[in-house]
Amino acid sequence: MKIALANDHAGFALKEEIKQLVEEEGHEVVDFGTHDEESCDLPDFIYPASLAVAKGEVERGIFVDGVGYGSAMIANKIYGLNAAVCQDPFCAELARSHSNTNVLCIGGKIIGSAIALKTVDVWLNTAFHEEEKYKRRVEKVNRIAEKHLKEI
Ligand SMILES: O=P(O)(O)OC[C@H]1O[C@@H](O)[C@H](O)[C@@H]1O
Repeated sequence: MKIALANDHAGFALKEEIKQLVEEEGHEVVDFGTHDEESCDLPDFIYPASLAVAKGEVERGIFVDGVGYGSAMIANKIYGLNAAVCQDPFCAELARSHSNTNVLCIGGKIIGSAIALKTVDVWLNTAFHEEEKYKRRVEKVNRIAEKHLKEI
């Protein structure tokens, strides 16, 4: 897959580790930055990466900030994106198998890199369970987004 990575200063160190894992698993990374730990504003990096997911330029996104929710706030404002904050592999498994998320958000200050990398690995390698109830629920979420769609 082609995967967008994006982060702020607080997520930079973990993003670098995630980038290595994602590439080792054979995926192509598009890194939207930021590229160091100098203080910056999260939306300046997460929004362009989110647009790349929305436009289909990449298949999925993995966004890293200090705690994760900031990235999810941005991504979930954009039509076509369903982002989950996952800080453990169990959550990552359900975020794919039940919710078919196309964006994973992680907090670099919250979990250690071993759990973070396992979380990413599970999220990348878990398929959506095409069960009627899960499809119905995801479709209901997408219909809410459609109802409030102004532009892509
Ligand atoms: O390093 P500062 O700017 O204080 O805090 C930034 C982080 O704190 C939270 O808002 C976000 O997770 C963001 O990544």
